Amino acid sequence: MHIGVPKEIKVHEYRVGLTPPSVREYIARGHQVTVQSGAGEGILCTDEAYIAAGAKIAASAAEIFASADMIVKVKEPQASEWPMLRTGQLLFTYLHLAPDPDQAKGLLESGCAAIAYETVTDDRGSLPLLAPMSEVAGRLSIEAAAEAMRRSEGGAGILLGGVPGVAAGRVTVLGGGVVGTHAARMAVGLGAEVTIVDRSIPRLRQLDEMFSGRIRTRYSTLDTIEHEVAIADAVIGAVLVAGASAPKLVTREMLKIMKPGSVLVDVAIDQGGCFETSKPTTHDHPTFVVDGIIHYCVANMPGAVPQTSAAALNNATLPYGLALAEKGLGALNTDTEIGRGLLAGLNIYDGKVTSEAVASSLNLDFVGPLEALN
Ligand SMILES: NC(=O)C1=CN([C@@H]2O[C@H](COP(=O)(O)OP(=O)(O)OC[C@H]3O[C@@H](n4cnc5c(N)ncnc54)[C@H](O)[C@@H]3O)[C@@H](O)[C@H]2O)C=CC1
Ligand SMILES: CC(=O)C(=O)O
Ligand SMILES: [Mg+2]
Repeated sequence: MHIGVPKEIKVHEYRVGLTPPSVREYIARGHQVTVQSGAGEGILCTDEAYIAAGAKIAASAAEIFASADMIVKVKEPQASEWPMLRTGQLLFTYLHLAPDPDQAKGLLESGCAAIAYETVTDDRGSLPLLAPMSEVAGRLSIEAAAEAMRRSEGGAGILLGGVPGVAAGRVTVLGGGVVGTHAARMAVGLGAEVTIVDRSIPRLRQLDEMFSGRIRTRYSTLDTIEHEVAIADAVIGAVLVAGASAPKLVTREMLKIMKPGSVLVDVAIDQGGCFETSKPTTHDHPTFVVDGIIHYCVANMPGAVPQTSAAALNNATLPYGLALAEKGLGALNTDTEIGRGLLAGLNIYDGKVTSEAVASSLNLDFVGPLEALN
């Protein structure tokens, strides 16, 4: 198969769909890979490094979209990329369609087969292609909170770890999945007081054991959220209902009971955000203030640390990408774990929405992936 890797064009997105070691794996299996010139700049990889791995270099994104059977990216296509996608072409990338009707329309009109990293599942029901970026974003979320909490940044002027004799900062993490766990690890490491709120009791049990009493766990109710948000210096929004828009757990009304200058980091912003007052921001202007509360809502947080993120993402996507390169849409089947995962990942096929969660969030008709493919 011919695989195309365009340069990412989202603001401050420095990751790349395939790193040179991944290109080498595709080439070793007899595939052809074309990479846009400069696509690896963000991870400090030259065109020569891609050529050494066996890739061809194309001058423009247009050449790549026109010739490749499968486009491997990181972020959702930007508006200028939708018209370059074509019927039958495979698109393998993050999409986050539930809160993004324009993106859904662009992809539906293109006729392409779009597989969203964030809805690919494994047989345990986890999200193996979202997990590595959730690990990165969870860890970054505490760095972002700590920075925003500085007085010089408009924050309340609290050091997360405190010092002997002075109370540490309080961090409330809403959602104790991958993002939440990695945020908690960083916050605990800095010496903060940490509470994790989740609606899954089995998950709260696991977290309680994992952190050996170093964090508090709370079951997610309106009462809990109100209480924990009111006493927090930083709140990390890390909930997910796979594929669907994030539930709005913190309302604008609740901002009134929060401490002035406290910080909300909405990692779930890519699924629409879990704070009512969130709106997506970029690494250029990551924060804004509503009612005295600082909001950080960057939708591609891992893009800021591309060397770590692109390597971690490629480790996870490689076996799925190779299966697609080998078998095309035949890789989507019920016979293997990868096949089942890719079926769950198919969001759009030939002008149809094939993810139930996406269809219901966008109020569009749903066609099951197997039915659509047959
Ligand atoms: N902004 C960014 O750059 C990035 C954003 N993300 C996003 O972060 C979010 C979280 O991702 P993961 O941690 O991987 O998901 P996950 O599925 O591992 O964890 C989500 C957790 O939220 C919990 N949850 C769901 N509804 C809840 C509720 N009402 N109250 C309390 N807990 C609730 C679930 O029980 C689960 O434990 C996703 O939207 C993901 O797309 C991930 C990576 C980068
Ligand atoms: C998960 C995602 O959207 C990102 O890493 O940018
Ligand atoms: Mg995102």
